Formats: sequence, C-alpha cells, structure tokens
Amino acid sequence: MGINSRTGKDLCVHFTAAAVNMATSSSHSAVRRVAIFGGTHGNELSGVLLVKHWLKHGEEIARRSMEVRPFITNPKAVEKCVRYIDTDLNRVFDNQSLSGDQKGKVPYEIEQARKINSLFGPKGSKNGYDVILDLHNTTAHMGATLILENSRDDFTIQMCKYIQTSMAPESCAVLLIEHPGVKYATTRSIAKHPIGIEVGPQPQGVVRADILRTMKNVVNYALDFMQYFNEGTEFPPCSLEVYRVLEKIDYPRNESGDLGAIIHPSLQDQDWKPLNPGDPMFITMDGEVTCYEGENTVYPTFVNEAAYYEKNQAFAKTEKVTLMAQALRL
Ligand SMILES: CC(=O)N[C@@H](CC(=O)O)C(=O)O
Ligand SMILES: [Zn+2]
Repeated sequence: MGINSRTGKDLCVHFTAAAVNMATSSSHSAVRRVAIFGGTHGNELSGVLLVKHWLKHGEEIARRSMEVRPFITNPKAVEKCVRYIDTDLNRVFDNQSLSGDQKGKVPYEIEQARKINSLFGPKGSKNGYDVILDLHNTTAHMGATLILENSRDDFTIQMCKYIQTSMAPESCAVLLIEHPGVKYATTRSIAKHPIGIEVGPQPQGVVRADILRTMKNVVNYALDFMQYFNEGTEFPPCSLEVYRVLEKIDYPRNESGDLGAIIHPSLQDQDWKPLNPGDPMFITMDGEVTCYEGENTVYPTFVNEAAYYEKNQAFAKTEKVTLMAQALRL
C-alpha cells in the first residue's frame, strides 16, 4: 500500500527576527580564524583524507585575510578507523563534560573535547574561533548537506546561501538541528559560527572520489565566501530554504531490542523527498509493511545511516522552513 504521490508542500514558513526589517543590514566584524575539522568520526574518510592532505598542503585552503587551520579532532579513532573509542566526540561538547569536574577515569573523547575546547574555544566566549567547518560523511543518500545549528545567525545563513548558489546545479540541502529535543552538543559548537558539512552516500571506512570532490568544493566555497566578506563585499538580504528536524524515528524493535523491521525499499535512498501519510517506512522479514501515519507530509533524512542504529534512529523527520537573513557586510 501507500499513496506515494511525492507532491509534498511546505508545511509552514518561519521568519527570524531579522526578517522584520529587511532594509537594514547587519554589520559583522571580519573573520579572523577558521578551523576545518576532519576525523570527528574516525571512519568518515572524505574529511579525514582532505584534512590530512591540507595539513601538508595548506596553500590549497589559504585565504589572504584569515588564518585557516585544518585539524584532526579524534586521532585515535582515525588510526583505528572507527567512529569513536569510548564515546561519540560529537555529543560531548556540553558545559558539564567540558568543565572537567567528572570523577574517575575520563573517557578518551572527553579528554580530547577539553583539549579541542582550549585550542579553538572556549565555547561561548569571545576568544573562540570565528568559524568551524566540521567534515562528516553519511551512509545515507543525502548528497551535499550543510548542518546549521541556529536559525537567527545571519552570517551563517548568508554563507549557506552562497554555498548553495555556487554548488548549483548540484543540490546542497541545509539541515537545521535547532530542535530542543533533538539538538546535541557538537564539536563545532565551540565556534561563533558552527557549520557541519555532511556528504553522502559513502560507506564507513570507504572513500569515494565523487563524495570527496563534493566535500572539497563545499569547503572551498565556504572559504571564498569568508574571503569576499572580509574584502567588503555586501551580500543582499536573502531567504534560505532549510529542512528543520522535528524528531528521530526508531526502527520497530522486539522485546530484546533487536531490529523488528528494516527500512522499506521505497524509502531507501529517498532522503529529502516527501513522505506522505500512508507511505511505507519499514518492512519485516515476513514482508509486513509499516506505513507513515502522521497528518502532514514530512521530509526524511539520514535514512538508514549506519552510525545511528546504536542511537535508535532509522531516520529523522524534517519539515521545510524558510529562513530570512538581513543584508550582510563588514
Ligand atoms: C553520520 C554523522 O556522524 N552525522 C553527524 C551529524 C552532525 O555532525 O551533526 C553526527 O551524528 O554527529
Ligand atoms: Zn560524522
């Protein structure tokens, strides 16, 4: 069964406070320090290879007006080609983990998070890096994706718009993870303007040239944007269509927590495509289908991401939302 009409419409439109007076422009200070993080997850190899390459060939990412620093954030996980050693580095940049009052043996990633926070933060202070681009790969069919944490940050919205426009006709989706129930304390969150760069599909422990090239292009467009901004280029007011996370959906599971069903073939690889009421989501080994019973069309993403089986997430539901940013200049 399943209607599968693939005719989703936008659920609603949110405007940030910045949209109230589009005539004014916001003035920001120059971007001085930018970090490019790779290996936050040691088995996501496009970012690992690019950052290792740029550590030797810094000239490829150098821009006149700012410092650009490539950095491997989880070297032990990179060495073992695993997501993490003790705990997920991209979940432990909360104030409690960073503050250092944890008793007993400290997990490797917590130690590492504190080190990273002192080098590129501290989180929430004015001494933190201006921008951190954190490179990730997904096993899901998401293409190039920018992950945005704050819907009111005009600078980052303008940067996403610039990257999206430059990437065309290749698509570049923007995922907003601001939702209080779903938000997590990312490595990049210690910067004033954090951006995740997520590119897939790429299996864990594998590097694909097409995916690596896409990631490299996104990074270069991000750096170009910051260089133009520092040179005084004015960016006009803009709107940005984003997919805002609503909730995580787990696989059906049996009493012992094992998988009771898997992603249905008609949802597999359909990231960002509308999922309408009645559309299939899961199928059991006996062929029994579970359909989506919500009232509104949603847009699934991270569909069948390998790293999320342990996080009880089969995919994330998102809605389409339009953000607005004021004109931007130095
Ligand atoms: C597949 C993967 O690792 N995704 C990232 C997304 C992000 O950086 O926000 C994570 O779960 O940390
Ligand atoms: Zn990752």
